[in-house]
Amino acid sequence: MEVMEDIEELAVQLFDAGAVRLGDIEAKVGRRTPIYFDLRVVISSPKVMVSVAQHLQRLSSETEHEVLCGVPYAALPFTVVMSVNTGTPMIMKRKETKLYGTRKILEGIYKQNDTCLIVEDVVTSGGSLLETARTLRDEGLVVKNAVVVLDREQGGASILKANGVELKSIFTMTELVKILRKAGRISDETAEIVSDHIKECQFSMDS
Ligand SMILES: O=C(O)c1cc(=O)[nH]c(=O)n1[C@@H]1O[C@H](COP(=O)(O)O)[C@@H](O)[C@H]1O
Repeated sequence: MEVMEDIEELAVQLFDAGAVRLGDIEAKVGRRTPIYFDLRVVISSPKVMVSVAQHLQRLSSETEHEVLCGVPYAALPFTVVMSVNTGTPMIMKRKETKLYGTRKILEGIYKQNDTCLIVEDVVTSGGSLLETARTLRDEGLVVKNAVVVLDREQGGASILKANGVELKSIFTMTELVKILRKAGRISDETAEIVSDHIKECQFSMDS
């Protein structure tokens, strides 16, 4: 396995791989953002994929867990690499329950009360991650921790904490923007626009 890139190198690699989109971009459920972190493109850059997975593994090694579950779909490739690298079994949540055959919502083998670590690409409100946590808990798994590539710092981490999920991230949006600015990948103006957006667009338990 290759040596783990440091955080700054990883941020620049992700930018250069096309994972950071700037402009007036439509995000989940119609909300708009001046910066969109698209980790789906990373499957086209295997070296970057390995680095992201290694950083997620570093965070995951701080938690006790028997299985991994990636939030569908963007986090699944990272979860597979982490599972193979660490020898930790993985389970997969379906977006919809199968209407034939096993009718399962979770694929893979697990036991009741197994502790499951959730892997996610980006947390904004925490909604997608929480939906996965609820399904896993409904199926008898214990969920206490999650690892994510980017915490956009829009309230998701607090909402997750209030729901019993501790979030660990490779980057916060503040850190990512600072690194990209220092590396000359984004302008001071863009950094300011992003910072204002994050402050203005916050989610809470009632939103
Ligand atoms: O829609 C987003 O907020 C979003 C922003 C971003 O920079 N990158 C990104 O991938 N997203 C999407 O938003 C999801 C997380 O939003 P929450 O469910 O609100 O936490 C991710 O799983 C993505 O589908």
